[in-house]
Amino acid sequence: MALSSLFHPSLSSLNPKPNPSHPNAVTKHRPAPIVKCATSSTTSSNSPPPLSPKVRRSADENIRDEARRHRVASNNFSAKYVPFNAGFDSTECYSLEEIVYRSRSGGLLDVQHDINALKTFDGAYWRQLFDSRVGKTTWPYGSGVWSKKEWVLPEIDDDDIVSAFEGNSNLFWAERFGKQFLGMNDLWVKHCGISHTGSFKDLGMTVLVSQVNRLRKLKRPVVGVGCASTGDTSAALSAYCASAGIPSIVFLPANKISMAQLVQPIANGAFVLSIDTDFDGCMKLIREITSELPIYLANSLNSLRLEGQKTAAIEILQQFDWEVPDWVIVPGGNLGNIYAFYKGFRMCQELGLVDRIPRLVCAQAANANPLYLYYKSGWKDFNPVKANSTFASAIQIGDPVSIDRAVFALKNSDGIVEEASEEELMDAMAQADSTGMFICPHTGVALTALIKLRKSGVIGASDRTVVVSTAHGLKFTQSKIDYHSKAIPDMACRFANPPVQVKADFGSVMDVLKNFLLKAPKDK
Ligand SMILES: N[C@@H](CCOP(=O)(O)O)C(=O)O
Repeated sequence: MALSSLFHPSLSSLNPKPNPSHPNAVTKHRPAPIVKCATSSTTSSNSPPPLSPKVRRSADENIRDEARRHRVASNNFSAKYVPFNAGFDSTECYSLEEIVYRSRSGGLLDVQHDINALKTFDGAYWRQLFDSRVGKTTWPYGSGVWSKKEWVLPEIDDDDIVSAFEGNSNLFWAERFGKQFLGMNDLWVKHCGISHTGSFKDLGMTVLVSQVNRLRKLKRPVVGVGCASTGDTSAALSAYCASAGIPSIVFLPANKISMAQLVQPIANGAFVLSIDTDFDGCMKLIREITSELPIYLANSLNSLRLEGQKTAAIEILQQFDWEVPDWVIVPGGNLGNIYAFYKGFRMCQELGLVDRIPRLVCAQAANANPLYLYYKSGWKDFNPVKANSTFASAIQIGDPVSIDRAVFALKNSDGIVEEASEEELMDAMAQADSTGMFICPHTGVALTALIKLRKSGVIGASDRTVVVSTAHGLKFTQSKIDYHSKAIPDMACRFANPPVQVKADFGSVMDVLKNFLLKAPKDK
């Protein structure tokens, strides 16, 4: 059957690009005794599906059933683990159905897609396919991650997917912040925190937990899923596991995450360990534990996560009608996300959806800045640091797991690393909030990087710039309260806006209001 006949009529006009030399080629894994890199043995539903049902489904059918009914034959898209930076044809490779986090030499792994199979279709085809799925309730494409399923986890059965229709997050035009503080008119904030559990971690966790769901159905020895966390990863893990009925175990550094973040896994029924150490200590422990017990590791050391996270980059391009921004600024802690953005952009370039990629900036808190120090040394000397306490608590990490991935992403995108002091990040957060946002301190770190790069002229006034906001500001209300109460030692809190205490009588209220109105900015 011609591939084009498998597609929805609206897409069949876009003919697949013939690629005779690599007709959906899958390289076979050779060396024993590791594992076979075989593609999934299932009858997966990875062909682009019918986009939306024409008739309302019957009352006894849910959206999973409906997707099953519309299932069509499979394409040969596939992906596998290879050592980081080794390429799809690497002789060391592992099926995604294996439980493996590290290469034979102990290095990082990467999920590599069969790009030649994906190249069977041209950029216009992929753009139209992805655009056609936005904002629907069709299972699983209502998710901003699974709407790009062929590029994420092509072989998983739709039935195994655990999704909260994450992604499709707001790309906010930061008009007033851009104009008032930076003289910019093309500044955007990608609000990844406007998501199911309030952070970008949902994007990766839907992929990881879906794969675990599949492994458990295949009777693989996975009794639960565990992570170390500074708050957002644990929230996402526990929510997705709860939704699939899978036990989750989270290792949290005691007293180092916000209340809102702590209550998330508790409410979702995770087994929560509050450990008297920092994130790096928790990470070390979870790595040791997951090598002893049948607990699947959910940290981004596990490269599956990044497959979901990379879709935020694709989404940005999509939201700009496939025009490429000049700069994308990402806060960095464990450093998986900067690579995920790079990977998403690079795939779009490689598969012909766009012709270039943006320059990437990774922004770190000065109190937890190992990447920044490495960058400043001219990439000569990487040393983990002891991460000090920072309001940007989710990136309080001194020994980032994905350091090699981050360096690769930055070197290949003409990238830059910047840092933000506590005062700078808190001021930037308050300034952004005063223009109608409600951002997290990590986004304050990214905005500080932008402010510095604008001041030095590296980022131009008319450069289209996207700042990635990683979590919802409502998770970090205590830091905002401290700032606006001017209760932070050694910080001027220049943009604090504390409430005015006033007596409950008309005259007193009138007095403070008159005073306020005299000082209020007049209409332009
Ligand atoms: N900031 C993270 C720290 C864990 O990093 P990950 O890359 O493994 O998710 C968190 O929110 O826990």
